Amino acid sequence: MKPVRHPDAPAPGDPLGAHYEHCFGCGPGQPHGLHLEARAGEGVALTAEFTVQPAHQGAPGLAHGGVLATALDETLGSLNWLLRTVAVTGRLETDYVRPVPVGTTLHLAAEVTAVAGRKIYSRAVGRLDGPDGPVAVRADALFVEVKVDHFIDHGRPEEIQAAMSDPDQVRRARAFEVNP
Ligand SMILES: CCCCC/C=C\C/C=C\C/C=C\C/C=C\CCCC(=O)SCCNC(=O)CCNC(=O)[C@H](O)C(C)(C)COP(=O)(O)OP(=O)(O)OC[C@H]1O[C@@H](n2cnc3c(N)ncnc32)[C@H](O)[C@@H]1OP(=O)(O)O
Repeated sequence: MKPVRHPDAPAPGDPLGAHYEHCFGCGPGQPHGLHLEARAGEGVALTAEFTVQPAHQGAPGLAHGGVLATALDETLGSLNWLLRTVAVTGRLETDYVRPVPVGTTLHLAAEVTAVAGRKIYSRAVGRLDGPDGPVAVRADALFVEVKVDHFIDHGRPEEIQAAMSDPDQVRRARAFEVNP
């Protein structure tokens, strides 16, 4: 089925913000995290940027492949907010096309391609030197919709409690709202 943008999704161009303060992908409170910043696009699509820091190296001076997969995962995961669905990554298939040096800003673009029941299919691409630059990484993903119980059942109680009392209302809504 064609994905449907939620009527209350952020307007195109609006920043999505972080879904969780301590998220390794987007959390502002995560010192060595990616601090990835996503903005809503048209339809069920978005763009994001991530600047590779020295803490993200694998080979000398180059981004670690797992960190780049994280950037893709985070970007793709952010799409679910445009559907107002809470979902987790079930499958992430990554192509590494060009090495990504430290200091580079990766320009990511992602879209949901289809929704089938709880399954959300999406894809993303990351480019060097700007939104129209050469492709460095690509991914196809399957996210699976979950209930908030997923986090309550599997997460550590101290972090769950802290997330539930996060004073940032948008962040709390992103964590807990399911198809409001
Ligand atoms: C209360 C406090 C909460 C605080 C939360 C704070 C913030 C959270 C808010 C939003 C943020 C959510 C996520 C984080 C956001 C961004 C970070 C990036 C995203 C991630 O980094 S997130 C972490 C990594 N992720 C996992 O930690 C998942 C571990 N995993 C599981 O938890 C289960 O595995 C699950 C739930 C995936 C499925 O389990 P399940 O039992 O619910 O469902 P089931 O197995 O029946 O699958 C249903 C249908 O999906 C198909 N399917 C499933 N897996 C597939 C695969 N791999 N390949 C192909 N098809 C697959 C089946 O084939 C079936 O298809 P069909 O219906 O057609 O038969």
